[in-house]
Amino acid sequence: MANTLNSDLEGITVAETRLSQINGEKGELLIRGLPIDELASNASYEETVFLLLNGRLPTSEETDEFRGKLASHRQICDEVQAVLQRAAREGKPAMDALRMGVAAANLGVEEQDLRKDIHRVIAVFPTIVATYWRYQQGKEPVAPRDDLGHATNFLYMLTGERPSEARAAGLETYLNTVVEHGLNASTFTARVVVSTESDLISAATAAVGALKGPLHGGAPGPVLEMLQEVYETGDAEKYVRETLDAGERLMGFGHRVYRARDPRAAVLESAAESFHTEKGDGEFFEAAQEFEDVATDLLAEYVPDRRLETNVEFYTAILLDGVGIPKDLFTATFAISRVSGWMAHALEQLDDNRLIRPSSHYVGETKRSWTPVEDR
Ligand SMILES: CC(=O)SCCNC(=O)CCNC(=O)[C@H](O)C(C)(C)COP(=O)(O)OP(=O)(O)OC[C@H]1O[C@@H](n2cnc3c(N)ncnc32)[C@H](O)[C@@H]1OP(=O)(O)O
Ligand SMILES: O=C([O-])CC(=O)C(=O)O
Repeated sequence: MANTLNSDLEGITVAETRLSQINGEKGELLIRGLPIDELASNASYEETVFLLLNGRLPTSEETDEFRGKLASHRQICDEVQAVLQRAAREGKPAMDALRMGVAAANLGVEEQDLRKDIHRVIAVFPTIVATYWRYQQGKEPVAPRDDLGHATNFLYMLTGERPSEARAAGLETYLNTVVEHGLNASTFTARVVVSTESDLISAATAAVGALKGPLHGGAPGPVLEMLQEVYETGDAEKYVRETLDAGERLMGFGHRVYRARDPRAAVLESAAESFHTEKGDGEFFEAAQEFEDVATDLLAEYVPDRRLETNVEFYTAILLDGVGIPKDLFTATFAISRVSGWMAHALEQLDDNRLIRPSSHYVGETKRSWTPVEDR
């Protein structure tokens, strides 16, 4: 078989999936056949995850049962709390704390069935993030409540107060929007891990590490900083030109697959708009929309060979800021959603598993002989 070098795997198909379909040219995304805008604005997060895992929407009884199952796995043990407390004390970033917490999430758990940890893995993510955050703020953690939905409970654990319905709905829209996106870097990582017949906690831990980087899930914090800076100076063009002249990338723009505006941007833009209008800082939101126009025009001027449009992270920053998620938790909040996509892919991989093991092309020294240490 001819062997070509594809160091970034762009355009290489390595799996069949029934979970999501992306049309990069048209800018369309279907989750289990449902357009992302319909799903994101109508479903609860539990319904979305049920759909991902089972391929159909749940009945209301099934949603209640699924919500209960997730809620029953929310607790983390004292040892995990201690790790998170230490991570917060040492000023470790939220994604490092999440990685440590997830890695330890099977402490005290007896079952070892590869597929049984799925509810626990999904359920503990919000608890880990909120516990770390409380410690980081010098406060005691707030125990999860099993009578609240996934999104509401996360906001509750962050503040100790039940959030308004509007905030919970905004977060739910966000969680639904980013839950799954084909073979992105973190999902691919999870599939590689389970392809070795390792376990789901290991897959989730590795995927957290892959999501952390700014070329993937780490972009929305810098997007918010950029927008705040430009809001103060009022000069978007200057900011964008200076960034691009310095050879830097503009966060929240460009995508490996989309050659059109990311369809999730529209979903998050409209959810963010209602928040900012309600909060009375509609001006900030409008400035962000203007920034987007300036940025896409200038990206076309600077990088004419590649269509660089707004990606999901741009309005993520504005929506999460609106619903009151601290900037330092943006990427961890992404992980709280995406873990369900990772788990759905892990199960898909295990359904018809073969070890994922690509090749490398050796370009090093040719055969050498051992040199004794005194002759080197
Ligand atoms: C959930 C997510 O993961 S969405 C992505 C979140 N990340 C970001 O927003 C970070 C900014 N964006 C980027 O870095 C990129 O667009 C990526 C990583 C998302 C995708 O990049 P790739 O598919 O690898 O594109 P690639 O790196 O080949 O870029 C092609 C050209 O466009 C340029 N380019 C791509 N994105 C940007 C950007 N945001 N700003 C400026 N230039 C860009 C590159 O510099 C390159 O130009 P060159 O050939 O002159 O060097
Ligand atoms: O698909 C990708 O490469 C990145 C992305 O947008 C996502 O993971 O949501």
